[in-house]
Amino acid sequence: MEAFQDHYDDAVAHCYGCGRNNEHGHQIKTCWEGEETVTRFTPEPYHTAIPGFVYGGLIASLVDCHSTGSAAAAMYRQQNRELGSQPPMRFVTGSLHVDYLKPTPLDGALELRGRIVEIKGRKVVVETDVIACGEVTARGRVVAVQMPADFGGAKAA
Ligand SMILES: CCCCCCCCCCCCCC(=O)SCCNC(=O)CCNC(=O)[C@H](O)C(C)(C)COP(=O)(O)OP(=O)(O)OC[C@H]1O[C@@H](n2cnc3c(N)ncnc32)[C@H](O)[C@@H]1OP(=O)(O)O
Repeated sequence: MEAFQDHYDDAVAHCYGCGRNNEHGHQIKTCWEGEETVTRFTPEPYHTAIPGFVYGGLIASLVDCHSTGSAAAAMYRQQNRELGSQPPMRFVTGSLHVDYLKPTPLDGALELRGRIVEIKGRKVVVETDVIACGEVTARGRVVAVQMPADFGGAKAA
């Protein structure tokens, strides 16, 4: 199944978390499953915090890019538009909050399941559960904002 990130233009496909053109990055892939957005990612042994447990910064990074991708997909869906149709809608992180509820075992794939809790103007709020070995170990809340054309002083491609 095609992921949201497969539709990112080459010009914005270098993100460390989600860019398919970043050979050093996580290259996450996110899809709809009904009303939820789902990313599955298997941490490597070097993604260790304390032996046996996943580094929290990795979890935050996964929540971040899972959520910005989910925000874009939600806005396309709300406007009844095909993913990747023009003009593109791209989202950046305005705010990233993660609650680490319990240690996340470094033992196979993590599943991130996101819910769109608000779409207002250029803003989409996404809440995400991080599930490891069948248990929710972290919960994220991201405010994603549609990227302005002059983002960072540069023209958005
Ligand atoms: C499917 C295909 C998709 C393609 C996607 C490709 C993407 C690839 C990229 C992947 C990237 C991967 C991820 C990365 O790593 S993205 C990199 C990390 N993020 C950044 O560098 C973003 C830097 N910040 C900015 O550029 C601006 O501050 C932004 C653009 C975020 C907002 O400044 P702007 O002047 O434009 O916005 P506004 O003031 O009109 O506010 C608009 C609404 O947003 C709300 N708000 C704003 N900030 C916050 C906040 N901190 N907390 C809570 N809410 C906040 C605000 O209250 C308002 O809502 P409301 O009050 O009306 O309700």
